[in-house]
Amino acid sequence: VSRFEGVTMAPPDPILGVSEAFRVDTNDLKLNLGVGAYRTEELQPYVLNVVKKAEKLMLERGENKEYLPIEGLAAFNKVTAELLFGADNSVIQEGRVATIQGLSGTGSLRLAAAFIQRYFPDAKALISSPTWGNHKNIFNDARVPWSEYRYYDPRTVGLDFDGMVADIKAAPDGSFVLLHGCAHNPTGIDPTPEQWEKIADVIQEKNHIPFFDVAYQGFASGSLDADAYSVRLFVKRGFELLVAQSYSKNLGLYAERIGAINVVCSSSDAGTRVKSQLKRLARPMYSNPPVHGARIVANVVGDPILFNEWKQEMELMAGRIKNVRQRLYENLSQKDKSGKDWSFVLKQIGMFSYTGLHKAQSDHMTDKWHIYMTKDGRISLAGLSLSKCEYLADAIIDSFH
Ligand SMILES: Cc1ncc(COP(=O)(O)O)c(CN[C@](O)(C(=O)O)[C@@H](O)C(=O)O)c1O
Repeated sequence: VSRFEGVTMAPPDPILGVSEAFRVDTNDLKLNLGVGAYRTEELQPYVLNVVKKAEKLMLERGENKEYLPIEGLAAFNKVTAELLFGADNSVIQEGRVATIQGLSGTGSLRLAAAFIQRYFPDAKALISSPTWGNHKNIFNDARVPWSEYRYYDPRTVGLDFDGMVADIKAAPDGSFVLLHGCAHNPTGIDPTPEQWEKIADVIQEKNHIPFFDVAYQGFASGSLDADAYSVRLFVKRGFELLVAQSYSKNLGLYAERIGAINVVCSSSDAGTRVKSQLKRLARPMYSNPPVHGARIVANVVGDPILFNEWKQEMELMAGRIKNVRQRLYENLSQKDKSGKDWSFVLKQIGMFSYTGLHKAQSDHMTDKWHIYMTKDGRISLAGLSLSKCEYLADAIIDSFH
């Protein structure tokens, strides 16, 4: 008898499954506003110029393919922590950050979750409602129990700040609070600096541990430093914390799977021990990470000319998305006669717009207009061009009838 006969069919992934459905659609009006992947105005994937230049340098150098150490490429680990915290930050100077190169943001989150499960088996993770869909999968598979804190307020299409603070306060002491460093996915709504201070207060009061997910540094506002504000605020306040990083969006290295997990500890000695245990978890998981993406990041950040060009390209990408936001807002507010306030489209930041559309509406957008988006009403503006904004606005308005 077949041993695998009993294996049932898994449902498509709520986000990546949308791209699969888009691919098989033959209608040339189709628009993929699902996965958070940047496209140019011509709706083509974009390989940054600095990436091409770095790869040319690497090819000329003729580097080998030897295994990396379990913790990854040392040059990458150095620059990734400096980018995140600032090279002059005391946690860097005092050697209090344990950095491990991860398999992009997802792999870094998963390694951190495995560490939490092993060393804090009674702790819970607190995740925002809504949050990036894969956060729940990662904690479930790492066997870390989680609960949600209120985040999105459909009435104001803004942050339910009081609900967020109340839920973080109500959670058991010592919980791991998963926070989006910038460009909250899927809402695009970030706390203000004052609100971050109060969030830090309640986390400190409860002895919770901040766990930042930073998948869009430099990509949300165009500035690496501005997008690291929340992380650097918490570091300045003296927290021990975890930060997962990704270079999928800001350097366009999606398929290279390059990211990192950083653990800020109270002493460099603790950092050394934490790093050793993260390595021990990584070895049986994937043994050691891929070298190519790590070398690209190290080469781009390590060369002042390439680094500056990268910053310009990030501003360009963030700028294009801001232009698309503005155009979509204009089309919606001009065309929609219902008097609905669409200004939330302008207030949200990052690559997503959380439209508040219901599942039936997003299904309608797909069935009638061949527009692909996630069922929670999120649209990736990175997949939208200025010339397609009117079409999208027509489809959104039509979905209310
Ligand atoms: C908040 C957040 N954290 C981590 C990741 C992981 O990204 P990676 O593993 O490539 O570093 C994403 C990407 N999320 C998506 O952009 C998205 O929400 O569409 C998409 O890449 C995905 O994997 O779902 C994210 O939005």
